[in-house]
Amino acid sequence: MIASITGSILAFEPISNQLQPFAIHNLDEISITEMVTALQSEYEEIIDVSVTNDDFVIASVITQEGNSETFYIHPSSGKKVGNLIEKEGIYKFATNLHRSLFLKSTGRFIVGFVSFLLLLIIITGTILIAKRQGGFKRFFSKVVKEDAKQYYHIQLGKLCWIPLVIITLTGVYLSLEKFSLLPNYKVTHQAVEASETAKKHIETANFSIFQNTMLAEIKTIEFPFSEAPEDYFLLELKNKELVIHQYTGEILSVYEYPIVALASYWSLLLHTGQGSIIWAIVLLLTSFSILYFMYSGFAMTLKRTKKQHIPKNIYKKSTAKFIILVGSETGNTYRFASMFFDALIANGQKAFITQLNTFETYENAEHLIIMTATYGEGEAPSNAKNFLSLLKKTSFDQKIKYSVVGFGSLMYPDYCKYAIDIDQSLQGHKNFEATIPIYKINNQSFTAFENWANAWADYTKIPISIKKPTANINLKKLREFKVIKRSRLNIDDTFTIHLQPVKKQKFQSGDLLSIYPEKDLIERQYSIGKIGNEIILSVKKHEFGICSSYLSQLSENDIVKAKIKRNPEFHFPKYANDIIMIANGTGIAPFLGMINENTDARNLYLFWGTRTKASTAIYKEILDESIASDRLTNLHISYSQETTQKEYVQDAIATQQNFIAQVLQNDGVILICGSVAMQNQVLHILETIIKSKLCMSLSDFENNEQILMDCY
Ligand SMILES: Cc1cc2nc3c(=O)[nH]c(=O)nc-3n(C[C@H](O)[C@H](O)[C@H](O)COP(=O)(O)O)c2cc1C
Repeated sequence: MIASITGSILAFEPISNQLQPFAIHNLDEISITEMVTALQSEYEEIIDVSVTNDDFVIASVITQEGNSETFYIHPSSGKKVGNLIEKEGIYKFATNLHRSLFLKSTGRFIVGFVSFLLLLIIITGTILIAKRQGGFKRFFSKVVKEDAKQYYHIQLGKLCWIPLVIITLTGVYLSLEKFSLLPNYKVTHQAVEASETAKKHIETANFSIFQNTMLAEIKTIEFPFSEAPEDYFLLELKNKELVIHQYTGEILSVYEYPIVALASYWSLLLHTGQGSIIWAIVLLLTSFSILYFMYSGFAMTLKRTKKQHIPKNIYKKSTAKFIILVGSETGNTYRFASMFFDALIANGQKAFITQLNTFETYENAEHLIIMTATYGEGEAPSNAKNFLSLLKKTSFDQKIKYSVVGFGSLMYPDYCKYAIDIDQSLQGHKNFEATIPIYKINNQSFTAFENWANAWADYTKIPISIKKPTANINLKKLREFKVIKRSRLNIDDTFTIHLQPVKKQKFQSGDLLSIYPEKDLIERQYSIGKIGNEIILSVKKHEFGICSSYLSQLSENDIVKAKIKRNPEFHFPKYANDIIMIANGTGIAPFLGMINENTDARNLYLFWGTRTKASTAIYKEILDESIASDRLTNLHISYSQETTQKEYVQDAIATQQNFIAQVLQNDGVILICGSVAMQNQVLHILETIIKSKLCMSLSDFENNEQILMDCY
């Protein structure tokens, strides 16, 4: 943290230096000859000239008045442009802290070592991202956003990858150099005969080496100490050092710097940003990003360790009747497995819980309950990888009943694949017999888990009751929203509700409203449409839905406590000229608001799928007004339950191949909101269109943010 904070401060130094009037920005156009000529006309004698990494030219001269002075000059005129500036106090302080923590060699060692550790973290982080994305080839493909901190940790990691590697590598290199751990080298020049060459005396300004070398290439040039021919010009370039005869301009000796010296030079430039404002800004942003990595990394680890808490076993594995085996990468599945374990114990059952990788013989087991997540591309979590091979090796004397619960996410193509693999292996095993069919749970849905537990309890006749997790929310942080109006229930049990924040709040269509009904305080999110200063939500009332029932009973002026979550990945595109919105069911809500944002007459098309013509009633007024005001260019509604024209929204998209391809090609944007099932079907069709018409892949447009989604 110290290194990145001080690093951020130090990044300002080259930026401010480059902005100083002494910095010469066209060093690559001024030759040594031009400079030497100018200096010779201005001063009595020149001792040396050096060009700093920040493009300052410093000359040590004897003035016409006979004074010895050192100052910044302009190399074209030779004139003094300023006195040498001293490094500012803040930079001196930050440099010391950054390099050695004010602990001299010990501090230098710590900083160097930490830089090395950061390099290791970058390497392992890269491997983890590749593993997560399903291989190095997919390193830059779109990241599925499950958790904001994790998402930005990865995105920022990809963005800052190159500067991070450079900062750490050069940091390590500079430390090694300070501890003299790099190969040594000594600049040596061969002794040269100078006597006969002294005869062909030419003007310094006419030396071809001086005419052909620009100041951007040099570090220093030392002028001959006396007029004796054995005193030379010593020219230090970035890659070599030259000894030059002071009368003939002949190069008498060349010393090419070894790789170690060049690497030191470049390490310093790359690590400090000297000489380049752009690189210094990149370093500044990267230093900030390291602070974010620390914060998000810590937060994720903390969250994970909290979740990975596994209950203590009371019974031995050999005596337990119920064996719960868990496969989890980030701990969520443990949470569910623990709830189930607690419920069994509370019911007086002998249960034993462990990881899938420790699978073995269980002498008294009658029931096996397997709960596992899926990772990578349909692979096992790391604590479950060995299960299938262990299953083949392990032998049992008894028959065991089993149930498999898969935890996964519909956002991945291989939904709950590892649970399916396990289920298939158990099906073919003579010692195992299924209780209830494999159960798949999307996005850690508690309701789905409760349904499975109830089904399992019904089958086994063990009346367990799962304790709901207590909500982890700070009720004080919730804001008040007043109900402005609520529609009646539509034919398909959907309704709209208009809310207004009691206190001023910033929000936009596409953001999410998190509601926590008092009954269970579990978060439910609804996509927001913004009309004026009102929030419009579209809700489907489920028979036993706690939140949807609660919302459906609200009346005008009632107060709802909720929290707005910004969702910038699903806002109305700022620049696109053609925008296609695709929704089914209540997914129309954010689009009702976005239509209002189309004030500059861009082409806006809405494809919406609903059940029947009667389902449109509650939206009719808003949709009619949108068309009348020209904010919505075209509306296509697909009815899935009308006998005359049965069509799903994805069918409508499939008939518009040329149109879709054209919109994408013209940098248009497609927004999708509604059920995950619809999303998958639409994406499948879009992929076909993109492949056949544009010879590109879906992910190109996803990465380009031309396809935006918010499905549930
Ligand atoms: C990198 C990564 C890859 C995933 N791959 C899949 C997958 O292929 N199929 C799937 O159904 N779920 C996939 N998921 C979702 C997880 O299985 C799901 O979030 C699960 O509930 C996590 O449980 P855990 O916290 O116990 O590991 C993936 C999640 C991540 C972070």
